[in-house]
Amino acid sequence: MSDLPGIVITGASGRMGQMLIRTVTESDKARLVGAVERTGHDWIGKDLGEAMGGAPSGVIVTDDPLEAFSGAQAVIDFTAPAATREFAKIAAQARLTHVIGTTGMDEDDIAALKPCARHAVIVRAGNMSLGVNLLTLLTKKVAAALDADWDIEVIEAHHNKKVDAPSGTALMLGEAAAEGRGISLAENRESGRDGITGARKHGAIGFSAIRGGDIVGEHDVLFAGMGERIILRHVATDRAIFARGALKAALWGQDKAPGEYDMMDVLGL
Ligand SMILES: NC(=O)C1=CN([C@@H]2O[C@H](COP(=O)(O)OP(=O)(O)OC[C@H]3O[C@@H](n4cnc5c(N)ncnc54)[C@H](O)[C@@H]3O)[C@@H](O)[C@H]2O)C=CC1
Ligand SMILES: O=C(O)C1=N[C@H](C(=O)O)C[C@H](O)C1
Repeated sequence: MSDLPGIVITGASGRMGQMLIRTVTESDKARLVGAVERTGHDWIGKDLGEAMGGAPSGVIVTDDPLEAFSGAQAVIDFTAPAATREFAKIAAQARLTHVIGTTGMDEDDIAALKPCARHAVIVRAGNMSLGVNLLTLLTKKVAAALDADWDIEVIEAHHNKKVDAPSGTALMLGEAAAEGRGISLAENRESGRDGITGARKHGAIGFSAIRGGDIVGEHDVLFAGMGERIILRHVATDRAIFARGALKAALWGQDKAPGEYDMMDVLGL
């Protein structure tokens, strides 16, 4: 029996779920021990490898997270806010590392993680890639160097199946810009402009979302001044960047004390 950390993937059939399964299966640092899907999904009860169109894997897809999490060391969860809240309670009971990639979580959803983090290591980030986490640092630095006469706009583009806007990454970048400028994002956020909106509020941080085709994820932070513009950009072309980051977070969490962490902690940035 291997002593590599055992990992469960929730939302196994999803775009990220399948990428995570391939990443964990190919890793020599972890083993895949469980796969969870929602009740009623046609993968439930099937062998995961066969459900993905390949050879049998020995892992049966379940809709019972309690069963799947027992005996695992970490769960990697890229699903939906309501599901992630439920998984957080079960991961806390099982004392697992819970890596949360799910975006679109509101204040209540995030507050609900707090009691769970007394028992589990929770690593949550709107983007698990190295590139975006570095871009976050750069955004904070540039925002700190410029005054409020420079308008800040975060522009993001994603595939046509994405259900939340602005993206989790756009919000991370907006928070970094607000921190750099020393203001609150909640009080200065401007998004969804349509119609006679009036002039842009001085000092606002704006968000725009494009949805189309199979775009993996693109983010620009625009600093628009008088007579010049600075654009910081990240372009994701492969979901493997998020899966690699999530696996790194799951392994990093193995010897950490319970609490809430993010990818900056994992990457040491
Ligand atoms: N933090 C990051 O680096 C990244 C975050 N994401 C986020 O991850 C989430 C998922 O994205 P995709 O894979 O593109 O979506 P998707 O729709 O392809 O997959 C979500 C999966 O979760 C499953 N699911 C929903 N409720 C469930 C439940 N109660 N129990 C078990 N499974 C359940 C669905 O059946 C589906 O298979 C989104 O919130 C997205 O924004 C996506 C990419 C990177
Ligand atoms: O839904 C997606 O696809 C993505 N979601 C994350 C987000 O909301 O920022 C990360 C990435 O951009 C892909």
